[in-house]
Amino acid sequence: MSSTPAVLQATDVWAGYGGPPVLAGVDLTLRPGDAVGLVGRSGVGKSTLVEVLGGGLRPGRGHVTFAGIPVGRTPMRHRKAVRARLRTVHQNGLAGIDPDRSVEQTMNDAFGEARKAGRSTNHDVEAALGVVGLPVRFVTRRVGSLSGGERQRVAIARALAARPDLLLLDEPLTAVDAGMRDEVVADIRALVHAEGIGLLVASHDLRLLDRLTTHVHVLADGTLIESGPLRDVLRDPQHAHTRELADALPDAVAGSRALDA
Ligand SMILES: Nc1ncnc2c1ncn2[C@@H]1O[C@H](COP(=O)(O)OP(=O)(O)OP(=O)(O)O)[C@@H](O)[C@H]1O
Repeated sequence: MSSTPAVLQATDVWAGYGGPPVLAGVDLTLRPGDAVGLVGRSGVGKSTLVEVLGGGLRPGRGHVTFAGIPVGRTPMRHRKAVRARLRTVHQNGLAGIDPDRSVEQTMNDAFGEARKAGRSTNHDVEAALGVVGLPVRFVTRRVGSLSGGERQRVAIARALAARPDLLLLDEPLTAVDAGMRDEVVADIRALVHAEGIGLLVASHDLRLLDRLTTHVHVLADGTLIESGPLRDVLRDPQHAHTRELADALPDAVAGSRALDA
């Protein structure tokens, strides 16, 4: 077990929406530069966990701290600084982005916010868009006029602009076509490695997780039931829920061929 202090720590987190709890005692530790995946069946609570970790949903029980500061109960004066250091990109890519602002304005806003929060950024809109495979001609487009995949990529570029300590990605590239995805993933991966940005990626896309993360956690029945490098977890699943995920990708178990394709 590493002795590096945790950047994000979730302790006995319970959360839901008024009915039976979706999360029922999740413990999770992320250390600086970790690249971790979150997998599990549809509806198991991956997005809920991402929301709780990012401070968007308050747990009913337990707590989450980011750099020792309670997430979601951050005093107002620290909120901007935490927001710059801990970024979430939601599934639809639109949350928190004004559809009437242009891509350039959106990126400038992100750089401005990051600067105010004391982050050092290169304030290079073209380079920031390049990381997610968007050509510079997109700068004049209104965010609301973009396709789903383009919007997702702007949302990621905007989050990365702040050079956060930790980026939470919830199904980040679902709307991006498969041909483009590998290139975008490679560029994101190079940037997060170079800048030491930690990642937590919730996704059904095992190929994406294989490329972006070193470990995965499997979420089932409200808790993290097993963890390890993705290929090991798929090759030798310890729980029925994990076996189900592995069975959906039989080649991955037999030598990870599907992941290499
Ligand atoms: N705003 C909400 N109000 C009520 N129930 C919700 C809400 N959001 C999610 N849920 C329910 O909570 C459970 C977990 O949903 P969540 O979106 O976290 O799962 P998920 O693992 O991310 O699913 P998927 O893989 O399909 O995106 C589901 O049963 C869902 O219907």
